[in-house]
Amino acid sequence: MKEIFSYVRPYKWTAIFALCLMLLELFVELVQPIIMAKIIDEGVRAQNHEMIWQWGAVLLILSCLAFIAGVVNSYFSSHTAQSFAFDLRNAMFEKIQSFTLTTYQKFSTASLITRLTNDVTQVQTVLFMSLRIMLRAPLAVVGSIVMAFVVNAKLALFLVIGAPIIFVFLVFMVSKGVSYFGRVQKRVDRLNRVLQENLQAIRLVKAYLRGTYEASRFEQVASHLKIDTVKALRTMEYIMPVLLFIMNMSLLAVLWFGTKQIAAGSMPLGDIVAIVNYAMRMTGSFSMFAFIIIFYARAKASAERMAEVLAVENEVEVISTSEEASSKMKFGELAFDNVSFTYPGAENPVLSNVSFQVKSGEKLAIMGATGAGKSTLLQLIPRFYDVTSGQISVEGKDVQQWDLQELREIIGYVPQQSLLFTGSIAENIRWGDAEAEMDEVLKATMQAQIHASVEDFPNGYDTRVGQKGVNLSGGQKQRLSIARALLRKGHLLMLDDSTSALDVKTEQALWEALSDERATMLVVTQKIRTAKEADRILLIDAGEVVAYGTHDELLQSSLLYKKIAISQQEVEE
Ligand SMILES: Nc1ncnc2c1ncn2[C@@H]1O[C@H](COP(=O)(O)OP(=O)(O)OP(=O)(O)O)[C@@H](O)[C@H]1O
Repeated sequence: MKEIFSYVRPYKWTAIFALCLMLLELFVELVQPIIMAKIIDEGVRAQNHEMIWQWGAVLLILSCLAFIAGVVNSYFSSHTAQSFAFDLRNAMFEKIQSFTLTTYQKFSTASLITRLTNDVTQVQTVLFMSLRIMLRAPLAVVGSIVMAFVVNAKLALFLVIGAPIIFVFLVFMVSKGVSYFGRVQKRVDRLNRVLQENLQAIRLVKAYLRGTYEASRFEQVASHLKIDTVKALRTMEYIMPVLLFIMNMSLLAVLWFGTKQIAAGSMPLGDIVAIVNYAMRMTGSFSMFAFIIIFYARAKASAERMAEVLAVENEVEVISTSEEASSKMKFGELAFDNVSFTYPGAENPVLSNVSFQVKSGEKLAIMGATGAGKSTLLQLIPRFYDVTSGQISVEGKDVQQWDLQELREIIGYVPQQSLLFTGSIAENIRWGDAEAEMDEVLKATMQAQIHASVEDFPNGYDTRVGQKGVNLSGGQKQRLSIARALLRKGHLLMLDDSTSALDVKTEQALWEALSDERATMLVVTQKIRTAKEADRILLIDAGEVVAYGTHDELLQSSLLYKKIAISQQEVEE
């Protein structure tokens, strides 16, 4: 909670100002009963009309002051709470951008979304309440007790007896609430996950007629959320009755003792009115406090979840040794030397002792059955993951010695799943190079064989891409992703099965257009037709290199390659 609240620091003056206004409100609230007692004893009972008018006017002015202070306090409290939430969200978002893929796997996407939305809101609400009413509640309790002593010490004693019991009880309830609400937030995570999965796969849900099943899955997680929330709130609901019971007992004692004293003529009526007034205020403040405690318990659980995100130390070290000039710097050259890799937490290696070299400007095709480790191999190059053993060198330098940003800048990567972002087509392509001129964009789209399709769209390059590119075909998305990577003008171009949705003619035209690319190319493919065009082919099976060479060499040396070639009717049996 402490480190999360450190985000309030930049707004400490507005927060302090809001607190001062709150104190002014509280002061007015506390002197009111004394003035009332005075009016009753010296004005009403003594039939002194002038006195009633005078003190009545004082009461009115004080009430107006308290009203204005309340309005201004609200303004500053909400400004502080909103700015705090804004900064906190940005800090978390920035942190998440620096996560390694391993860290992403530890948090689920849905959980990160909940932490950035719902969790921030919980803490923001409590901050607002703190500045507006939360601190006021305990101060009002203490203030009421002090003022009660000022008015009549004997009667005030009855009010004091209950206070410590209530305090201990409240502390106990908060600690209980934090653990309950921690569980509730986890349930919100799960609800978000189910919702997210469902919305992402809505076409599949419809095609497989899984709507009813999905609805029951959602109902299940929603009911878990309901049950746990109810449990948490029910526990908190014990607070009010216990509190009211203790306070009402005190009040009864005040009335019993007070009326006896008044009857005996040893106490003015105004005193008992004021003390009852303070007792009511204490009860009100305590119940307000109890109400806020529910929010506080929830916010504390949320704050802990946010602190987890902010505390992540990323595992990929960014070692920059730019002074150590790489002597054998060769444009786009790549070498794997005995590389093995096991996913964090997994038992078996996905890649074992992989070695190969690709010279500057060469094209390497990577083939292998699904799950063989092709995508993983590509992802090790920009250090999405670090090798378990062995070494990967880019342009003669170990990737772990590269400055991470510089390394990624020279790589154009087209992932297996084409992802586009909401925005125009041109904006999406400019992800490759934000500064690129329009003629460079056009060159990339022409090479990627997507220019003509874009021209056919109603707004050409300004056409908006829907969320995740829903208004584009699979092949169009793939080609836009390729154009994006080409615009990067990297030294290394990695295409992960990125032409699977293209027809034969378009694919051929694409490879032709790419044939004079200066960059070294790594092309993951299932098609012998594509692999044949490459300078060399790397065939992997269950994470191991089983063949490496040209198409003709592999036909001679690898039975597996030959079998694939025959199955694709690329060679005669
Ligand atoms: N993030 C991950 N965590 C743990 N294991 C993973 C992860 N990603 C992939 N794997 C495992 O690594 C193996 C290789 O996966 P990879 O995606 O590299 O294969 P691939 O050859 O590209 O397959 P495909 O052609 O189907 O895309 C698979 O067995 C897969 O289950």
